Amino acid sequence: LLSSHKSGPIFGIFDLLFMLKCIATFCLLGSGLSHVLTLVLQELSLFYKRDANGVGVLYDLLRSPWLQALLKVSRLCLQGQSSLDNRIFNKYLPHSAMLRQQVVELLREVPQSTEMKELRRILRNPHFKALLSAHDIVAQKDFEPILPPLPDSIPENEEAMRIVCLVKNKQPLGATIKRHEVTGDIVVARVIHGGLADRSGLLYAGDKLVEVNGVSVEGLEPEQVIHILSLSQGTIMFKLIPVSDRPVSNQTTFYVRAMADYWPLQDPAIPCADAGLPFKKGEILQIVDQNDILWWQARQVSDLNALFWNSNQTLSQPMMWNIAGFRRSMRLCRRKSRNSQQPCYAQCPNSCYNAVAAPYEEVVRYQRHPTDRNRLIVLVGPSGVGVNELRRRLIGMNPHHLQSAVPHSTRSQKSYEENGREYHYVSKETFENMVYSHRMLEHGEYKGHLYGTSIDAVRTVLDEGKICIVDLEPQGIQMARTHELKPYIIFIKPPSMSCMRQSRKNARILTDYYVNMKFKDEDFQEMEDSAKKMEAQFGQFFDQVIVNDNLQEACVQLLSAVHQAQDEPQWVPATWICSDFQP
Ligand SMILES: Nc1ncnc2c1ncn2[C@@H]1O[C@H](COP(=O)(O)OP(=O)(O)OP(=O)(O)O)[C@@H](O)[C@H]1O
Repeated sequence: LLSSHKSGPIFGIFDLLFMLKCIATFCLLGSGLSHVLTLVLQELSLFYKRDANGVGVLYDLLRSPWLQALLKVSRLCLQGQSSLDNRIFNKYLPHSAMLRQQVVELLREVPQSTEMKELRRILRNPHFKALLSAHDIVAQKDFEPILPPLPDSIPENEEAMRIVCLVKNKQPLGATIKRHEVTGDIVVARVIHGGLADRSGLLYAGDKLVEVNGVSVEGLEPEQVIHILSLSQGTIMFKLIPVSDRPVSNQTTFYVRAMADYWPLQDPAIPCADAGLPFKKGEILQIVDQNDILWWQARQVSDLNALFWNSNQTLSQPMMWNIAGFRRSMRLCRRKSRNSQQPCYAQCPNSCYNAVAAPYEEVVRYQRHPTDRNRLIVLVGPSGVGVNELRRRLIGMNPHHLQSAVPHSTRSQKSYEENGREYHYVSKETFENMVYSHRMLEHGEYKGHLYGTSIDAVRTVLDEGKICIVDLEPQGIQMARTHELKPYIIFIKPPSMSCMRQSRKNARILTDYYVNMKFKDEDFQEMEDSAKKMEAQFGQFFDQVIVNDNLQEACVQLLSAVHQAQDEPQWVPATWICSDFQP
């Protein structure tokens, strides 16, 4: 390339790019890098003198210390591959702790630059020391403790009897035992996924225990065997007869969202409460083993301990929503256009009621593709908490991108109103048809007129590429939870009573009947009670909870939640994405 330009043509940007590409290729190939660099520099210096356009830039670039350093590193790596492996690694690999000590001592004697100090600090860090020491143990294969030799009297048929030695550290063994219902033998009941026994790969559910640490278990109760195990320190030796049909585990793990709280210690049916996994509704669990029909093994997604829980857990009837607990005047204000006289689940028992009763729901990690429609944002909260205020403020922040859905109404249009702006004005018959064909997210009657938010209205906003923000009664959540809308549900929670007294000092309750009415303690109390009920019954559906104390702060949190919903991965029901799983 350089030769072709010697006669004078000017370097252009494509030449520069090409040149860089060549260098990058050489870097990858790793052959004679410094040599190439020197040649290129020599050639360029000729052009530089002639002040050819673009050459100066390239010349400076190739002379830049960072590029030189990069090439050196590349060269070192290549050399290292061939020689370091054999010479340095073999000599020092298993003795890194000693090497560290030597380096620390050397550093003491040299002048203390900032880098030296930093290096000394790192090398003297206890965690770093521990890391190197652990490394050396592994490299020297210096594992402790040394297992005792196997007894001489091992039966010839190896499968008939197996001796298993496990080294018990501070963690539990990770297996449960039981008495076989028919034979009365002590057998391994379960091997907890990821536990010590499971990792050993030597114990299986169904293995019959013959001896533990040389003590015969014949005639012993499981509790007595457990006692022997609890007393053992270090190595435990099991003599056992392996189960003939080992369970073939070809399961793939999957994730569920818990739809109810579970406390193993309060479950009389759990076979081993200590191994039970407590969880709260809304938490994501990874199911790691379903071999047992009744008891699955799971772990919390942020937790490494795998334990089990009852897959067949039947919940008592979900608490029916006590609508009488609401303050009607406030509700009529917020919901005057769609106050629901009759809760949604009373009208669609199949979809809503059952979903609320299910003990878990399979979920997958989902991130909206930038070209997909935005996810619907649903705000839920007790009346008076500030759902409307927050929605208004949120939309006000970016009205071109955020929008509410226009509700439908059967009331007559007023002179100053415009069809499709305040409401979509429809006949009662049309409205009822929409309800029966499940096209309403929620609806209700007020002063003889029907009001409701339709799925079509939401779709219109989403189709325009905007984010649709609606506020719903919690009973409406189930209706919105569809593959199409993929709602992200935000619960607006009241702060403590004392905080509300402070933050709502100058706020006014907005109702149809009273204007300028101040909040009273009983209003705050109702709000708090309502919020608790909502969380208890619907908390599992909330993707995020925002406490509305300081309005400004709540608004900022809400905006960030809205963006998270659209741009960050979230757990969503697997059924929303199931079409993606199909080939
Ligand atoms: N964090 C807050 N600090 C002070 N005042 C607030 C706060 N949040 C809301 N408010 C005020 O409380 C009153 C009720 O709020 P808003 O109307 O939004 O409640 P809502 O949850 O929509 O309930 P409703 O449906 O009964 O109106 C309004 O006057 C609002 O300005």
